[in-house]
Amino acid sequence: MDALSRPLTDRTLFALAEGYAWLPNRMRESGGRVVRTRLMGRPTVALRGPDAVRFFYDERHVRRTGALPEPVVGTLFGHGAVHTLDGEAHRARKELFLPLLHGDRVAGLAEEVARAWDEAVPEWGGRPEVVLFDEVSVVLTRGVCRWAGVPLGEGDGDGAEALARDLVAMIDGFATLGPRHWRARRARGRQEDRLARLVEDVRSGGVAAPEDSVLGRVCRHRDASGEPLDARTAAVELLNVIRPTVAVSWFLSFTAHALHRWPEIRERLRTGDAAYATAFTHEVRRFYPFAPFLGGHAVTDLTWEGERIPAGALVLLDVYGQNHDEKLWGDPYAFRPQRFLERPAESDELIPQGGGDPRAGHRCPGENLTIGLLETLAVRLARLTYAVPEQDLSIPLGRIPTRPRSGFVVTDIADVTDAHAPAGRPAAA
Ligand code: HEM
Repeated sequence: MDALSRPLTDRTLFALAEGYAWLPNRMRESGGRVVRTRLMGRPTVALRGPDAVRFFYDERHVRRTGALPEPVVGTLFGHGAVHTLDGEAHRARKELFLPLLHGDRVAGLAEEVARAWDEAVPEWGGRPEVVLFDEVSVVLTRGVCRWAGVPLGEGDGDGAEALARDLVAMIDGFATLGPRHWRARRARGRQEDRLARLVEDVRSGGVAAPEDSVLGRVCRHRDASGEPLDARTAAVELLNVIRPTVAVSWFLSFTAHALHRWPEIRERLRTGDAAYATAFTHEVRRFYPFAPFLGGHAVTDLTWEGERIPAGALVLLDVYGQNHDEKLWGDPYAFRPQRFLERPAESDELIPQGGGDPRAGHRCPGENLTIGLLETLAVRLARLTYAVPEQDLSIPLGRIPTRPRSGFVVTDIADVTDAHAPAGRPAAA
């Protein structure tokens, strides 16, 4: 009897409790690159390493339809989202997102977000304290909505704060069944209703959407069937651009954490050295925890490095573990942007946003946008002066998604440098 046939105890609750450390710990115990366990009532095999990435992203091996738990779909991605599709249906839907990979789109979003940041900073300076995570989520919401052609909606002021709260809630509540989860479902329901009405208004001619805006593209997109998306699914996919852009707030709170712990990095970053900003961005995405693992179902009986994986088993890719694998990174728990100046980020090694080719598989189509946004905002943050008062900056690994507990509180903010200096040109000190 092999390990998968034995009645292994279901580990779902352990996985939720141990969070990011769960798979890496099991991987260490198993002494290899495979973990066998049981999750959500299914035999489960977890893999890691660049070869495992190629194995996992081969649609002949692993498929996504029906594999994502409803509590994740109902909060984070939305029902009918691109994440849940396979084969032709996935390829046709992914077409909607692929233009986001291109440089001019990335530059356009980075410009809008930089503008929103530059508008916000003087106002932060007048406040006794600022919770960076919260403020950056509002900046990103304003920037991405302007860029995507999506109105901000109801709420105090321009509506950005209320929308940012909903978008953050959708991300914050996907891996728990407690109050955060129900907040996430309510937030999603509210925003899907609003955006589905917007899609209908655009289609009926009541609201104008620029031809090439994200809103315009989503409204016109046709699926593999040749039919336009129903308004609800269109709303889901609009949120699948706006929501993950706002998720960059997590990385920016990690950026603030890194600049605080290793102040010498701030000095280098604020010079605007473009290559260093990219290396720093890769290291933030590698080092700090965000996506713990990815999963799908085995399409058929499979073998991985001699290990049997029965058809229907859950196959997990250990994202956090791979980004901290000693064999790949040498000193994985050292925060060292320099490593990405010494060698390029290989696409199946560095996988905070999935692996493989975004055009062919499920890899995140927003990776270039994320990198562009982080480069822009990390340099701007490094050019601010502020004080970091006493607060809880611990990053609990048992909480998914995690971040510095305090949200990173800063006081006495001043923009003393030339924040508008382009990357590559040293800022005036
Ligand atoms: C904090 C930044 C981000 C992180 C950590 C992140 C992470 C991820 C991960 C782990 C996946 C799953 C890959 C897989 O299933 O194999 C994914 C998919 C996806 N991401 Fe991102 N992402 C981020 C930003 C973005 C942005 C800025 C966008 C778009 C504007 C975006 C749009 C998507 C979409 C549409 C998918 C589904 C792709 C598919 O199933 O084919 N993401 N992302």
